[in-house]
Amino acid sequence: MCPSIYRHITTPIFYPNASPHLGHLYSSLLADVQHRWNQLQLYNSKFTTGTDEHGLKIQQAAIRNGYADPLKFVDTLTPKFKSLDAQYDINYTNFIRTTDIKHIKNVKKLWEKCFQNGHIYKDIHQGWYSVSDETFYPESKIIKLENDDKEVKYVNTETNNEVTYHKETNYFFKLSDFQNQLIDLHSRKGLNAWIFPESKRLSLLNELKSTNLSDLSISRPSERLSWAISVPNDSTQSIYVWFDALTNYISSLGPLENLYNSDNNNNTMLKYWSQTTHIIGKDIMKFHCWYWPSFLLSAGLPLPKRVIIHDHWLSQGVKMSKSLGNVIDPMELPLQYGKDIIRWSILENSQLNHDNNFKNEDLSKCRNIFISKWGNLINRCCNAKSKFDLSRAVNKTYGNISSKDDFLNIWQEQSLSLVENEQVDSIFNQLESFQQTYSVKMETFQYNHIIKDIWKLIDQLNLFIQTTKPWNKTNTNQRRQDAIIFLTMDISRILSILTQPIIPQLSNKFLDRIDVCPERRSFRDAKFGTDHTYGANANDPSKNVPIERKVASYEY
Ligand SMILES: Nc1ncnc2c1ncn2[C@@H]1O[C@H](COP(=O)(O)OP(=O)(O)OP(=O)(O)O)[C@@H](O)[C@H]1O
Repeated sequence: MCPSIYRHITTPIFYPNASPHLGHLYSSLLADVQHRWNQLQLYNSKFTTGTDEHGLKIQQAAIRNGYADPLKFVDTLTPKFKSLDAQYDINYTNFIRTTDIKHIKNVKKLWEKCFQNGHIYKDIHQGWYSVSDETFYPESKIIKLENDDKEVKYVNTETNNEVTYHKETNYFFKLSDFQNQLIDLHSRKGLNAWIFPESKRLSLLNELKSTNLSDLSISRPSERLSWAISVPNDSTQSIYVWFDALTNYISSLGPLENLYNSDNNNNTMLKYWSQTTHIIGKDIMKFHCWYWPSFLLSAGLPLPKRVIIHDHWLSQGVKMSKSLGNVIDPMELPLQYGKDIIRWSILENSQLNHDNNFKNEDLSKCRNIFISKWGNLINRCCNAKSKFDLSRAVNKTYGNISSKDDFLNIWQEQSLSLVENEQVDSIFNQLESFQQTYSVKMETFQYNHIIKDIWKLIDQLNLFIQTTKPWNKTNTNQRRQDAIIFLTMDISRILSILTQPIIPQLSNKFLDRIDVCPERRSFRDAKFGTDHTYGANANDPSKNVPIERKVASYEY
C-alpha cells in the first residue's frame, strides 16, 4: 500500500426497476478498471456502486409487479446487479442501497444543513413531470403527440418520455444562488477540470452561461410519493429521489458529519472524498454537475474531485434502457469466450465520447486475435521443443541488463542485419511512448487507446520473432537466441502487468505462464529489465497454454 495516496471511484447507483443491461456493465467496467489501476499503483482505493431504491418509478414498478411493499420488490432485483458484477469481476469495495439506515441519516442531515443555511423554501409548484426521468421539464421542452385513435399524450423533447401536468406544494432548493459558483467550477480547465471529457464540460458550461437556472423542486407530497425518505420535520412531504440518491456517494464512505472535520491528516474519510471520481452516463450529467455540487456548496461541504461522463450504448439507434426494454443482457453474452475477452472487447470497441453499438461478432474476433497474436507469441518463446530457455535468458545470460541501453550494447554483437536493428529500435520507441502515455490515458479513461498501443507492440514483437527466427538451425548462437527471447518476453511481461486492470484473470494467466512471481506484478515492476527472477519453469512441457483455441466453458 502507498499510505499517503487515496482514491475513490463511483458508478451511478442504478434504479432496480428491471434487470441491468450492457449500459450498466459499461459504467461498472470503466470504474473497475480505474479501481484496479489505482491498486496496481498500490494506492488506497475504494470503489462504490449500488442501487437507488426510492422514488415514484420504483413505487409504480412494484405495484405493476404485484408487490405491496416496494422494498420486497427491490430485494428481488438488487441481487441481479450484484450477480452481474460478480460475473464480470467488478471488484467494488462498497455496495450501497439507498434504503440503508446509515444513508437515510445522511440524506436527512444534508437536507437540514441546506435548510439551516437558507437554501430550501416551500412553495407551489406546477409543471410537466416525467415519472420515467423523475424530473420536471419546462413548457418549452414539451410537445403534444396524437396517435391514429386521437389519443393525446405529452412528451419532453430531451428524452421523449411521457410527462403529465402537476400542481402541488413542494420544497424548493435555491439553485439560482449557485449559478456563478457553478460557472467558476466548470471554467476550470485541463488537469484541474472538474468535468471530463472537455466537450461535455464546454456544453454544460455554455448552457450555464446562457440560461438562468430555475430553483429546483426537491420534494413531492407524500400522498403521491410514499416510497421515499420523509422531509425532516414535515411528514407531508417526501424527499425528491435525486437529493436522496446523490448523497449515496458520501454514505458509502461514512457519516456526512465527518466531512466537516477539515483536519485532512487525521480524517481518512475526507482523504477519500477529496479524491472521489464519479463515473456517469451523459443522461444524468446535469444532476451530477449542477445539482450535486450546489447541494454540497449549500451545506458547506467539500466537493469531490471530478466527474467523468460517458456516452451511451445504443440499440436500434436509441439509448439502450430498462424502460424501453431494448437491451442487451450481459448475462446472456457468450461467456464461454471468457469474461476477460468480453471486458476487453467492450472497451476496445467503445469510446467515452461517442455513442456505441455492440456487435456479438467482435467477441470471437477479439478472442481469435488474443490467441493468434499474444498467446502464440508466448507459446513460441516458451516452446519446450525448440530448447529455448527463458530462465537462462532472464537470470543468467542477460541477468545484468537493467535498461534499454544495456540491451542495445549486447544486441549489437548478436544482430545479423540492419532490418533487425531497425526492428529493435522501433520496438523500444514504441515501448517508451506507450509507457510515457499509459498513465495519462488510464487517468482519462482512454482505455481503447491503451488497447490499440498494446496491439501495436504485440504486432512488432511478432514481426521481430518472425524476422529473427530464433528456432532456425542456422541461428543456434545461444546468446543471440537468449537476447531475442529476453526482449520479447520482457515486453510481454510488462504488457501483462499493465493489462491487469482490464483483463485481471487473463493477464495473470500470461504472467503465470512465464512464472512471474505474484509480488512482482505491480506498476513499479512494469519496466524493462527490472525483474530477473521470472521464467523458472516457463519451458516446461507441462505448462498450460494461457488461452486455447478450443472454447472452454467458463475458462477464466
Ligand atoms: N444505454 C446506456 N449506455 C451507457 N450507460 C448506460 C445506458 N443505460 C444506462 N446506463 C448507465 O446507467 C445509468 C442510469 O441508470 P438507470 O438505472 O437509470 O438506467 P436506464 O436503463 O437508463 O434506466 P431507465 O430506462 O429505467 O431510466 C447511466 O447514467 C449510465 O451510467
